Amino acid sequence: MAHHAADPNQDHDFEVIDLSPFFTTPGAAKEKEEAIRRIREACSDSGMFLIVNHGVPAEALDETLAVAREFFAGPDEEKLKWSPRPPEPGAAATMPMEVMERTFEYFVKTVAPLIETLINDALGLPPDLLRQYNSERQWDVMLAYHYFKATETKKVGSHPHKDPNLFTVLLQDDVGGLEFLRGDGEWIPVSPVPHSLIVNVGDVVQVLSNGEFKSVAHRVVSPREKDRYSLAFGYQIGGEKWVEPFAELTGQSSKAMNRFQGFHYHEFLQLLGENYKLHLDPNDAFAIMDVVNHYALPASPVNLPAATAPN
Ligand SMILES: O=C(O)CCC(=O)C(=O)O
Ligand SMILES: [Fe+2]
Repeated sequence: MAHHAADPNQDHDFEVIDLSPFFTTPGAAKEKEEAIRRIREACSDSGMFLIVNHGVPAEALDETLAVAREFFAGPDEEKLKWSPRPPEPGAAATMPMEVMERTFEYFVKTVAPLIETLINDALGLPPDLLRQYNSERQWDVMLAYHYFKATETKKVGSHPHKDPNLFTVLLQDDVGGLEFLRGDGEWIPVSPVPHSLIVNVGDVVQVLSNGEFKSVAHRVVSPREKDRYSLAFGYQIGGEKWVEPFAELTGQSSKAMNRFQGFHYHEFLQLLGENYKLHLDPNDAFAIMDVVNHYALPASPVNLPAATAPN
């Protein structure tokens, strides 16, 4: 098979995981085990990895980006209808087109449940624990982005941030520009890998795993040559959900090993929102925010200013 011809990791500073073994029935036990081992390594180091042969057909990904380009080239009134904010570099819009709905279906029904299972297994949790924990999901988010090309004097992109959810699945086009913070503190550009998807581990997984898996810091630095288009699918948990390290990972009886105190997910999102408002230009939705550290227990540093709204 073509995708087994070369080590997909050879030319990259990040893991590219071939998920085809998980779509073949049955067997491929060795390949599956190896993929899970590499996911564990990537999640423990930076919280980021790429996937290929992930179940979303290449044509669907191409079509999605084509529709996004077309949408953003259209009239502002049309964009405003779907935009939570006025069109601007990096502004988000959702698109109700059929293509987007089909892509969303692939993410919700195929990709995300598989990633959820793989993260579960990479953490060594009992089979299906994460899926059961996350059985009350109410909504997921899919955003399409258009980043104008940077100019000599104006940088374009998004500030470093971490995603608050379980994980995000990203589709970036062949322009590139995404960067992630590797475990050694280096910003690593994610060079485009055709028809791959990028998995960013979010804050919820970091807390559930008691810090074993990292919520990855990432940013977008748009190149000068071309506009960039991307699609982000955020896999959520229910707002009422209580988030704290899984007892299966910290010892059943005591919370002494917990590196994070528990919180309700909606509370966490609210804190995130308040901190955006407090520390940021309201037009700028991204900033260096490490809200999850607010919940870190004293053994780890707490470096987030308290989110008390000014009068
Ligand atoms: O455009 C991208 O590739 C990144 C978007 C992102 O980080 C996000 O939506 O959280
Ligand atoms: Fe993000």
